[in-house]
Amino acid sequence: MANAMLHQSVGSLQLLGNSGIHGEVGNNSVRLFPKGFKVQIGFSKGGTYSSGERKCSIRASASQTSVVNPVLSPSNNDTHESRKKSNEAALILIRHGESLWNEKNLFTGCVDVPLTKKGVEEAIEAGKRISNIPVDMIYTSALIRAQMTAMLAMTQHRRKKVPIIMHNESEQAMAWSQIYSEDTLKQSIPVIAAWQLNERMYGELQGLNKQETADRFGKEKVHEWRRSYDIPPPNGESLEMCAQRAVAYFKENIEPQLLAGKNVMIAAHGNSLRSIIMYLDKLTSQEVISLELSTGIPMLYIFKEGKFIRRGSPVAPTEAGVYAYTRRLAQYRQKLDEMMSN
Ligand SMILES: O=C(O)[C@@H](CO)OP(=O)(O)O
Repeated sequence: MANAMLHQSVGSLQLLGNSGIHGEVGNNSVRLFPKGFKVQIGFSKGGTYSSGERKCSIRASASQTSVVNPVLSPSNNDTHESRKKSNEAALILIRHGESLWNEKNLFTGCVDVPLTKKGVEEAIEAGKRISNIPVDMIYTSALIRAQMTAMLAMTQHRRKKVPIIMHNESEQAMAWSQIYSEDTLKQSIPVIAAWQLNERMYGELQGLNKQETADRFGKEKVHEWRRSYDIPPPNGESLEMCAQRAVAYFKENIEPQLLAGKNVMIAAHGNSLRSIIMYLDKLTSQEVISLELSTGIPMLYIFKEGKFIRRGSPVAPTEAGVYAYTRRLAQYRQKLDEMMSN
């Protein structure tokens, strides 16, 4: 098969290449934080706050300080320890639904454009496909099209937990978004918005029509800007540059959650996700050229024993389709069925 072109399609993910597809409580308040955050909550005059990517703390008076890791388990019966032992977690990747600039065929990059009506429908459809798959944490880019997609998709989830956007940008934002009920907390999913998952910055192409740009600079040149690994568009990011932030964020922040047994959904963009898939599937810079992602189609991976196993795109909530449930996913689904019938 050395030079033979193998064309495989797994849901929305298509790869054309010669090696195929590889395959937080104080003062009775509760904060929602992913594991990995060190959270000390409580209030005392002059309390200090420091925020980093993964560590946030509010120093409280000694009597009020407590440290909690309230992030949510996929099922109430399933303890954190047992999940750690089972060493398996689901990872769902979704490229946002169609945006108003996708519709107009404009280079978008980091311009913050909302979804079209079709994009809204795609996101809802994506949500149906993953409605039986556990989601404990959601990561999105800082851009509205990815956030809309994640939120709309979650309206379809059978578990009916509420996705809640974390506001850790300031002490006040954190304090004003506290949750004061542990029960409510258990029915919530933290949503973390990270600029590192944004679309690649398209430089001087942002806002230009893709067809007109190809007519002007030549199809090959524009294809090179759009799909090559290391050639950046004028004053923009190459996929390699985009990977340097997106994959680094994934490794630093998301992988530890998966390792701890948390099921994660990432709603992001064509190129930030291409760079992450390149890492997950160990694609070469040559292979990633042919990797195309459709809007609004979820892709499922299982993280097990330190490896990412691609299961394809769930075709429907009730059909195994191109992927098969793992035993753990089947059990989760069975629990949902039981909950619904009660
Ligand atoms: O315009 C963009 O930001 C992206 C995704 O729509 O374009 P491309 O298809 O070149 O990756």
